[in-house]
Amino acid sequence: MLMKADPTPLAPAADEGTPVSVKIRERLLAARQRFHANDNIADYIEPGEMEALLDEVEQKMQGVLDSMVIDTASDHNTANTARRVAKMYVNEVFKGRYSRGPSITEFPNAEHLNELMIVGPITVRSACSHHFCPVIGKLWIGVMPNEHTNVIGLSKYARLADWVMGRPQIQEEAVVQLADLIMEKTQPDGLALVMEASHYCMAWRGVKDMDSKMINSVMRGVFLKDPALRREFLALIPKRNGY
Ligand SMILES: Nc1nc2c(ncn2[C@@H]2O[C@H](COP(=O)(O)OP(=O)(O)OP(=O)(O)O)[C@@H](O)[C@H]2O)c(=O)[nH]1
Repeated sequence: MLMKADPTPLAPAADEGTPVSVKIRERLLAARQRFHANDNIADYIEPGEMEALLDEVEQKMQGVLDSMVIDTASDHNTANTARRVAKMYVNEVFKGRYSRGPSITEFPNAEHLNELMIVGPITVRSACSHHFCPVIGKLWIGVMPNEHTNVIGLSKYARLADWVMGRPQIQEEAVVQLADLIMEKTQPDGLALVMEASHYCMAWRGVKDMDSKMINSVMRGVFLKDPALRREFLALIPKRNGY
């Protein structure tokens, strides 16, 4: 009786064993795309790779704990810390690096509105690129709509802010990135942003100053050209409170 031969085993894929972070990095380099801490790299991640990335970060984080001489094998509190920290970075606090931006519903500006609109305070949560310590603060956004362009739903400003702040940032660059994004999405006649935040790298560690905050602003379009409009926006922002 003729026996059917075993099928030839498939040759291992050329990139088998290559860490997923290396594959993503190679794509970014081939596309000459920047991948600084506050850049979004979602376009270079293929379906299914986020799970592998999470596993890789967990493994490396376990190495950090080992090097810190923490006995994660018998310490019940740190047994799963490597996994928890990996999930926190990749799926939560730095999700804005790995996920695509929020979808933005646009509504026709039927009444051709072109009056100042302010939204805030929006709570922003980020982490500094230098120490990965939390940056927690408030953000106010002033928009001078263009009577001919569409308007976006109010909640979308907070969603866009969450996406940009969900990356290791420095505050000056974070507000500029957010301003560029809102300008691109809504094309208003003017845009004003003010952000005030506590930097825990200054409070929890380092200089250990609990009270100082960083405040910065970005003005675009008519807010740059019209000092009266700029004053109106700043006067309408409610007095900032501690948080
Ligand atoms: N400009 C700016 N600086 C920031 C921001 N977040 C944190 N920093 C600062 O970045 C600096 C990093 O400084 P380094 O001197 O390299 O780090 P370090 O030796 O740990 O500094 P110390 O915090 O002074 O202990 C610190 O002065 C932080 O306060 C930010 O959003 N913008």
